[in-house]
Amino acid sequence: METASLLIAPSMLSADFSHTAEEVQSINTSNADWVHLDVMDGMFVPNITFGPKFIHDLRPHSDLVFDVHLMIDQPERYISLFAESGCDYITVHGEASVHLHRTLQMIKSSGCKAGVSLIPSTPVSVIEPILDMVDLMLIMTVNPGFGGQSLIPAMLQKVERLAELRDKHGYNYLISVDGGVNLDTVGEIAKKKADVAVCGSAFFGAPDRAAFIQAMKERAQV
Ligand SMILES: O=C(CO)[C@H](O)[C@H](O)COP(=O)(O)O
Ligand SMILES: [Co+2]
Repeated sequence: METASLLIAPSMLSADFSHTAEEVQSINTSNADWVHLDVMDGMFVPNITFGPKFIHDLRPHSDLVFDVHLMIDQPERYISLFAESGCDYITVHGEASVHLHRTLQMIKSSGCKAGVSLIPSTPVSVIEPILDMVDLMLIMTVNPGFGGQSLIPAMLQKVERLAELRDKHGYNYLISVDGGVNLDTVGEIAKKKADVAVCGSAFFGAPDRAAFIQAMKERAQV
């Protein structure tokens, strides 16, 4: 499955947390496509952000897809809480959930779409046996935990591989790229047949966020 154009998902990680409603409103009005929400537990990654109440409280402020990226150990403990908070996609790390197949079943049973993310050192091959049940593959192009890092170019080979596997087997997942996405890297990401590009620091640091999204979409035309 392929989408017509690259979807852009600004990450609230780089927003000003003292004005979260206004920040998500700036995503709504920028012509961006999804809202990416990075949940960090201080264990799986060396940083702490927010939990399901934050997402629940933001939910009324946007009609966009809520793309929730759980960077937490044993995410199966919290699937129902996040599903109730208003997530559309719940993405867990393959490295954080021992019984990943069961965790994806839990996400789907909760009514959400099920995503899997891989850190840079994890190969695509570990997820191949269960790709048929994945709705979103989130490829980390930085080591997770912080915004504002540089994209690791070798990670785009994983995007290519996932696109090949999707074509070969008729899988239905979207492919998302997360980390170091900006005006300089978005063209290469689109060429590798990604469907979604997560963008934190470049979006929130742009002087004109709507103009930034327009420029990203133009550069993604390949
Ligand atoms: O998952 C993440 C970090 O772990 C973020 O989604 C990602 O880093 C976005 O930030 P930036 O676009 O600034 O790289
Ligand atoms: Co993320």
